[in-house]
Amino acid sequence: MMKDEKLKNGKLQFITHYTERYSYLDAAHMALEGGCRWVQLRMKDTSMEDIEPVALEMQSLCRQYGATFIIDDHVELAGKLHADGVHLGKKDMPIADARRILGKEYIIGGTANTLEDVLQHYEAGADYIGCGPFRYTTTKKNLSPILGLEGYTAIIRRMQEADIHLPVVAIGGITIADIPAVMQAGVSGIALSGTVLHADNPTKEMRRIISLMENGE
Ligand SMILES: Cc1ncc(COP(=O)(O)OP(=O)(O)O)c(N)n1
Ligand SMILES: Cc1ncsc1CCOP(=O)(O)O
Ligand SMILES: [Mg+2]
Repeated sequence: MMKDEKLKNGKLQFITHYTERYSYLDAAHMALEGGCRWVQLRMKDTSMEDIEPVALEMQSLCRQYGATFIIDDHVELAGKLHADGVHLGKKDMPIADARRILGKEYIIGGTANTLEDVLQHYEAGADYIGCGPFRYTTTKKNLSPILGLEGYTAIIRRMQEADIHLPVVAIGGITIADIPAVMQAGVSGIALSGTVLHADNPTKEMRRIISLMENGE
């Protein structure tokens, strides 16, 4: 798959998170089985040696489903495994450095909480923005200020005024009930973790979410 095609999978992104119920691989498998075609392996507080075998298996799983596979934080590992890309936040390697290391074929996403973050990532060569948090969530520590619908509306409007075209994916505490309004605010996609992992049946929940995003029901 070429980079443009891989990016098209990004309208609904599943972000892994540690749970006692499911392994990282099982969780990714359920999301893929439910129809998601973008998985980000996010394993916090884990050494590279422990992330690598999980990443290898998850990459192979994603390939079987034709899904895009992104690694959170670890540029070196993404390059070593030839993952589809990497997601980087404020405390991670600067996007321009990652671009120099990985080259133009890799997808690089950057975290934004403000328009200034978006502009910085745009200039540094990011392919998409993970923008949040939408609301409070326990999935991430040290959250940036909550954006709510108004935050997205304002950022998207100011991006349009500045003629900046970059996919913006909303993240943070989003549930299925929020999706219509968040999409209505003008974002290009949604990233989810907890709402899928905490559902009684994550595969079915993912199917429900995809159906809502594709058919509005
Ligand atoms: C799609 C997406 N958006 C934002 C983030 C957060 O990245 P970061 O700010 O580096 O925080 P951690 O995820 O590393 O805790 C993300 N991972 N994905
Ligand atoms: C990684 C990340 N970055 C901002 S909020 C968040 C967590 C998203 O997970 P959830 O959908 O469970 O709130
Ligand atoms: Mg990070």
